[in-house]
Amino acid sequence: MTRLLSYLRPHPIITVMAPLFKMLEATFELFVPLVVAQMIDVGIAGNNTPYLWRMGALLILLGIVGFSFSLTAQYFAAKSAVSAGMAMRSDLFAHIGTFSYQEIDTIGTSTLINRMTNDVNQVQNGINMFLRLFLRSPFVVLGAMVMAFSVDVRAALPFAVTIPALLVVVFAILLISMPLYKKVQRQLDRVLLLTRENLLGIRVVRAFARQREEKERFSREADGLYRKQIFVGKISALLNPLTYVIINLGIIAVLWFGGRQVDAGDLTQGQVIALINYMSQILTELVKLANLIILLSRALASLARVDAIFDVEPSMPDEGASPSFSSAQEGQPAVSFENVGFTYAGAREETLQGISFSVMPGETIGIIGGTGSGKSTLANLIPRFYDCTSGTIRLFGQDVRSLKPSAIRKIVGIVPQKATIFSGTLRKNMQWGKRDATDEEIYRALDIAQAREFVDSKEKGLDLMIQQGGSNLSGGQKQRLTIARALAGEPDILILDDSASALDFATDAKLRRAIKGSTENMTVFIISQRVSAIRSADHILVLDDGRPAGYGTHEELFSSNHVYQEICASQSAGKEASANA
Ligand SMILES: Nc1ncnc2c1ncn2[C@@H]1O[C@H](COP(=O)(O)OP(=O)(O)OP(=O)(O)O)[C@@H](O)[C@H]1O
Repeated sequence: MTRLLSYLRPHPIITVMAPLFKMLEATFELFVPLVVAQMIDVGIAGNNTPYLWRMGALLILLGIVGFSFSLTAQYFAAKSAVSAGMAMRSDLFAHIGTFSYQEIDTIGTSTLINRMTNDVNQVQNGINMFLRLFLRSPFVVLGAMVMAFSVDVRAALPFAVTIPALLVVVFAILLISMPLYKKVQRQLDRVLLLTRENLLGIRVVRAFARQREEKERFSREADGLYRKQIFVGKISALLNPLTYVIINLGIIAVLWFGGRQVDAGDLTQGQVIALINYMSQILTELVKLANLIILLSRALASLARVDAIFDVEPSMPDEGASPSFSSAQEGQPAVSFENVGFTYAGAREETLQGISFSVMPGETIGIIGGTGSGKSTLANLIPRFYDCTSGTIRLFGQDVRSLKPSAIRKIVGIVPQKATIFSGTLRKNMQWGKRDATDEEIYRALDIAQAREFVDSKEKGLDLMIQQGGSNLSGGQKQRLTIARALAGEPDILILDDSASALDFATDAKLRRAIKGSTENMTVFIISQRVSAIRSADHILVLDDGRPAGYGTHEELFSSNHVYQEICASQSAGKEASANA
């Protein structure tokens, strides 16, 4: 709540103006029944047409003024809500940007997207309706009661019974429906999660011809949402008939007692009509109030969920020193692992254990191992996407934990296994590596990454528009662009995490030769399952189920390391198989 107030504080005037104008509108509304009463008692009873015209004009004036106050209030409420929503969304986005992989793994991308979109929208709607109604509705209910009693205390006595009865019904329905609305919200979350997963994986769904199963899974969740919504809708729908029965009984009572007072000459017909109008106003406002409370309960639940994300402290704040290279000149390795171990949050076993090696600046190291042996995990420890849970990792002799993550990422270029490209021009994508990279620098990077030819074949060259997720590029083209993007930043350490898997053998070999030939002092990590990709590296680390199973050159390992020999054997057998096919 304190956080929400901090988002409303920068716009105090518009935030206060909204309820203020709504109160003014309500005040004008409260006078309408009195004007109508006068029209009946003076205008109609006295057959005074000019008076009726005057009062009619006054009614229209009250309507116009009330309407303009209402519009002004809605403008201010919307402006305040949208400004607060925008600020909250931007802050949340920036806060999520500070999370390490660990927090993102734990919370989940879908949940984060839901918080940023659906939940912030709910909070925004809640603020909007709250500013419009939180003063107005109670004010009209109380005001209408006071006005009714000021018309005639005895005739207004049915109000004293009707209003509490109405309140009991409205709040009983609220009490029953609010937890159900929370269930609806949770079910909606599930439907959104499923939708997102399916849309992102639509090609896989089709490739495995899983459309029918996925459709059924979605129908089940959507049906659950439908049933819950219908159930809570039925309960909420009781609100209108029940409140109308009570209010109509109230009106009958007013007519009954009022009629007798009219006969006795204690009350005028206009006053009875005014009382009935006040009764209707109270009903309308109580129903609005009930809807406001439902909306607010949803908005508060969303606010709590957004708050929970804000409360997550980044486990790796962007603090510390920037890597310094002075020590590198004294013969320090570019990267060294000293008995490194790593366990994912919530995992029972270590994914990496006892990893030690060191690479000098300008050297190339190949990391090979079977699926799930921990190669990507090892790669992710170098730029501090995660911190190792035991041992020490040093960059140019400095413990990575003492270095600022953002500064490390300036000297470490990583090409992840999954090639991710963003919508926008090709040039803009390349400038992710270096903000002010010139076309010449970009072309040099594209040359090394073996992507120049395909970029030149595109009519627009660097101005080629890349569609969302790089959908207008092939897998191999995306991979080469992601390599070029990392190279454009001229990193001191380049990590290629299985990033040539979609390239044919010849292009892969050309790429490695180009990297070796054009990046003299760059320390290169080549992570691959293919022996051909790493065999010419200065060092090769063999991983087996997260443990080091061998370290040396290709020749050393090939002659004495049985895990490496097995990998080589399985791959040459594969080649033979394909050659025989
Ligand atoms: N974010 C994560 N949270 C928990 N466990 C994970 C996470 N990422 C990977 N793992 C687990 O860590 C182990 C090593 O995974 P990793 O991706 O490092 O292997 P890899 O050698 O790169 O595999 P591949 O060659 O298939 O890409 C696997 O058992 C995997 O299930």
